[in-house]
Amino acid sequence: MVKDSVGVIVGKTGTLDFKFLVSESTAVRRGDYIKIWHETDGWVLAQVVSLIRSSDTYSFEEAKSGKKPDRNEEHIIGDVTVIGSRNKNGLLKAPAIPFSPGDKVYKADENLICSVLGLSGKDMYIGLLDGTDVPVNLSINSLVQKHCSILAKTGSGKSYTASVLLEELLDKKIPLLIIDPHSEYASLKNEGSINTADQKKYRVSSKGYGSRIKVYTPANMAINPDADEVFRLNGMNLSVKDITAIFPENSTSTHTGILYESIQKVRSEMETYTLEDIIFEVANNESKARWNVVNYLEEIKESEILSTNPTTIDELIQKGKASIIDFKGVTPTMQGMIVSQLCSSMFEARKLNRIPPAMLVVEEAHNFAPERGFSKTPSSEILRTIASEGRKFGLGLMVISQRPARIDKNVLSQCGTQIIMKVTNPNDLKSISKGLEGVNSYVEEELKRLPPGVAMLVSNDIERPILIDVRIRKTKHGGESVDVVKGAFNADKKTTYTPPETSPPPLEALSENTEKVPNPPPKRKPSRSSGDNEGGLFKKIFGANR
Ligand SMILES: Nc1ncnc2c1ncn2[C@@H]1O[C@H](COP(=O)(O)OP(=O)(O)OP(=O)(O)O)[C@@H](O)[C@H]1O
Repeated sequence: MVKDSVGVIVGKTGTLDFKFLVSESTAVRRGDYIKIWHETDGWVLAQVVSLIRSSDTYSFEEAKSGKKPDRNEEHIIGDVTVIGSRNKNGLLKAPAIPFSPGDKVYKADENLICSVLGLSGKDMYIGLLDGTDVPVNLSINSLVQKHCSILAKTGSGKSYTASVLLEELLDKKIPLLIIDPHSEYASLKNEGSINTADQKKYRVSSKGYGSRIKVYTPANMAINPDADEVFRLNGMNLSVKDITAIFPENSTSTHTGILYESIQKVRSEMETYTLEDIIFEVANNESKARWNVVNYLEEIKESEILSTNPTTIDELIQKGKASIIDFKGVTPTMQGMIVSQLCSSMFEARKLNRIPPAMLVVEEAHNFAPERGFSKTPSSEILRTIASEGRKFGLGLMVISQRPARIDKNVLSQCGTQIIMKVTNPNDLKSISKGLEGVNSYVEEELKRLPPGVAMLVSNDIERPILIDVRIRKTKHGGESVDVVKGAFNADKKTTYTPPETSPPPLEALSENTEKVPNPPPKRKPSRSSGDNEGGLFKKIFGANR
């Protein structure tokens, strides 16, 4: 066998696959990229999909008698799938004539791998082609405009990989809005500690993004002391539509009618009014169902989410900055409502070019854009709209989920880049392979076995799914699992236990037949100075300025 070659083609060959006799046991591994010189196409890239080792001379009798096989009699056969070569127009093509038995097989070089697979992006370095030193870069334009998903079972490295992407987007000054249900992304502020071996392998140095990251809490600073600021929606001059958008499942036609009458009355008396003014007027309404409405409005008031000093979308979306909406202590109902309001405002503001092109990152996306039939949430529709229309307006979407089968297919199918880590649930595997071109049963098998830190990248820009060894983070990783034993031990050591403040319980649907008599109606407040009653939900909820 010729030096430097890793084997020789044997047996029947095709244009899309062949077998080769491996020169020595450690010459190639499953998944390695190889090249073969083809008589008409020049160097052709191929990949080893499986390896079989056997011995023709070692018999069952010899095995039973305990005799050791002669290693020199063994041979390893590699099964290869042909990827192809680029023609002079840059198009990928597979050979039209089969390879010849006896042709030599070589390890593929970086240039051939990059040009054939289409790894020519330069913007975002996300890791190494698995088993090689070849860096894998994605194009920011493609990622932001054509959206991206990160899917994996829990604990497989979703938030780690998402943070790698977010670091790259922050380096390129793309504004980020991160929906963070589990307080995992504040760690982007802090510099990580990378050991020398990893620094050398991945060619990255540690870094923290400090003041470029701002964490907002829709609860309050007592519940979430690590947040930088509270997040509030605009509570001034609300219309019926604004209020029913806050908790749509609680509004019946009778409730809407009472609200409509009351708001009309408040408006005729005051130029600027708050939720308290509406509550006062509803309490004076003659309908029996008024107490249900008062109760519902009181619950909105107690949640503290509405304010006369709201957080504006212009403040959240700024060049080079990431705003994290940390949902610690916020009920699922309230989370869905906030995501819905935020996404609508972001989309509207992008349409009007009021904010720069940006990326919306939604962790636990199956909760905010659930597949029909699983659950209902107010954010579903706007996320579907952003997925299908966001690219026209430079609004990118990154969806992250551990339950691909439970995400709205209309959202998932719009993601041009999919990063998938270990998935074992059969329904999730099925939904991934159904939704992606180029994902077959071989790929499904591969996904079940992916080691931590290795992801499959499927992208419009890359010819076929590839495995990447995700690079080390520049920042410190958050979201580590809680050490249960250590946690219990530490809890034992505490002499007193102060329960954390909890957020209000989810609103139960108000029945029109059940009379709930809440606190007495509030005292009427004096009229306030003149304000802007126009401008629709977007302007009202977020206001033009703080
Ligand atoms: N590319 C990587 N390099 C090094 N360590 C990694 C990598 N990816 C993940 N890990 C490690 O694996 C563990 C789980 O990762 P991560 O927290 O991202 O999982 P997850 O899928 O987001 O989990 P969950 O669903 O519970 O939030 C972490 O401790 C992290 O340090």
